[in-house]
Amino acid sequence: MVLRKVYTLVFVRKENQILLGYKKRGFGMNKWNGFGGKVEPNESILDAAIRELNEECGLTVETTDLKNLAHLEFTFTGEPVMMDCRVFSTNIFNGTPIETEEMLPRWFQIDQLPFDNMWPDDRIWFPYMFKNKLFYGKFNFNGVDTILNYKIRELESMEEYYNEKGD
Ligand SMILES: Nc1[nH]c(=O)nc2c1ncn2[C@H]1C[C@H](O)[C@@H](COP(=O)(O)OP(=O)(O)OP(=O)(O)O)O1
Repeated sequence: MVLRKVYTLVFVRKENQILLGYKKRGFGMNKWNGFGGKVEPNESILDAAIRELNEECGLTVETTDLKNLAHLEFTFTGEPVMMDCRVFSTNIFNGTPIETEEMLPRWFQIDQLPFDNMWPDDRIWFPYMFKNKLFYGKFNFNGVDTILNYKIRELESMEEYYNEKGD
């Protein structure tokens, strides 16, 4: 039996830039990524997305401004847990990104991303995000640096996808 844990991942966009945070501790340490984390019991996924963004870089966003653009599943050899990751983006936000205990935020030009210091799957699915596609991706890892296999497919609608999935 695989245990599923739900995570959020939020990307803030500004013109041709994207905000990433350098993870200073914990899972994904020393990698640049969007902002997010575990959905707490009794918390909605959208509430978790805005809470994690605020905790990790100080920005405030409204749930209605978050666009759900992808559903990603990550599994790791020998680990009975599947990370079920809901990806969102927005270009409407309040505040200025600040460094926190967990993340060091920085704006990047979208054609100058630090892929060598990011999760290896990001190279594969970021292009879908930048083309404004909706998509599903599944990545099987060995450790945190090697993708054993993956699949990715475009979706017509996230709502339809979750309805069919029964979520
Ligand atoms: N392969 C991968 N590619 C990617 O782009 N993002 C990934 C990823 N695997 C995990 N993530 C994201 C999902 C989530 O936003 C974050 C992991 O969340 P964390 O472990 O930081 O959760 P929490 O902040 O709840 O943790 P703690 O409070 O430290 O327990 O990394």
